[in-house]
Amino acid sequence: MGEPVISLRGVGAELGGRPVLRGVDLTVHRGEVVALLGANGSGKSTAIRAVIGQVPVSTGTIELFGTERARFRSWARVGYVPQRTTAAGGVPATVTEIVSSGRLSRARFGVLRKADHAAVRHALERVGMADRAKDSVDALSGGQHQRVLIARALAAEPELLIMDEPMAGVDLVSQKVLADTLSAQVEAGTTVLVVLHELGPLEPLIDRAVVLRDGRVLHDGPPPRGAAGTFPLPASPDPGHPRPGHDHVHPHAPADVEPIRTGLLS
Ligand SMILES: Nc1ncnc2c1ncn2[C@@H]1O[C@H](COP(=O)(O)OP(=O)(O)OP(=O)(O)O)[C@@H](O)[C@H]1O
Repeated sequence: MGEPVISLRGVGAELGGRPVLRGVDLTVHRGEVVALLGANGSGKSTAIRAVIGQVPVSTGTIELFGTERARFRSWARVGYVPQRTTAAGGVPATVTEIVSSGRLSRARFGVLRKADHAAVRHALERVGMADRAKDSVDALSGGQHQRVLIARALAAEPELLIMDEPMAGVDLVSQKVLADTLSAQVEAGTTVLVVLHELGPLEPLIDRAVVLRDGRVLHDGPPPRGAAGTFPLPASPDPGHPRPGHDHVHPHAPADVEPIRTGLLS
């Protein structure tokens, strides 16, 4: 097994004065693909936002590539795909502009050069969006928008990809493109931590599943297999907290109902 790329030990976090993470231990080793599962509100997004420094930690430690997160500076090694949102205000931007913004962390003095433009083009090709390079992101479907967000993360050629529900609200064609893209990344050695509400088309890629419930790790081991996606766990005693891996309600808009606005530049 490779060295730890992400390491959380006893991590606690509070939001709005309420504990959301309650002592989370989670390690992702180099080359691993780990799915973070759990019911709505179990703390999945908060856990990965804590990893990338968007949520302060009240207890415990987080390390990235063996460095304490507060001292970690090599953000170009990390690609982050946030949970898609329709709420953020959009700034008109083209597909290329959005994907190029993901390359800035690699560009010397913030200036994109030939190799950077080539990396941006390559990332767009990988998600099948090269023909939309000049289009405004406001004109894209939900699934296409998600492909652009992933191209933006890939443009920096990260060693670690952290994704928050990349398949949510994404049409089947885009799901297939994303699964193939991710598969190629994993093949090339990229480490992946991905929040999912069901394994779906990514199932063959997942090495391990970590299931959260109420901000605690309920399961860390083999992913649930089979159509039902169930774990060998007792039924939830609390109907408000259904069993992990299913019974998960999602507020996301159905795929491709209307173009969504991007909040990437806001
Ligand atoms: N900014 C915030 N302020 C206060 N509470 C928050 C905030 N963000 C999240 N929470 C609360 O923290 C808990 C965990 O939220 P989180 O988004 O991490 O869950 P999740 O497992 O990712 O859920 P989902 O599957 O619905 O995306 C929820 O109860 C949520 O209401």
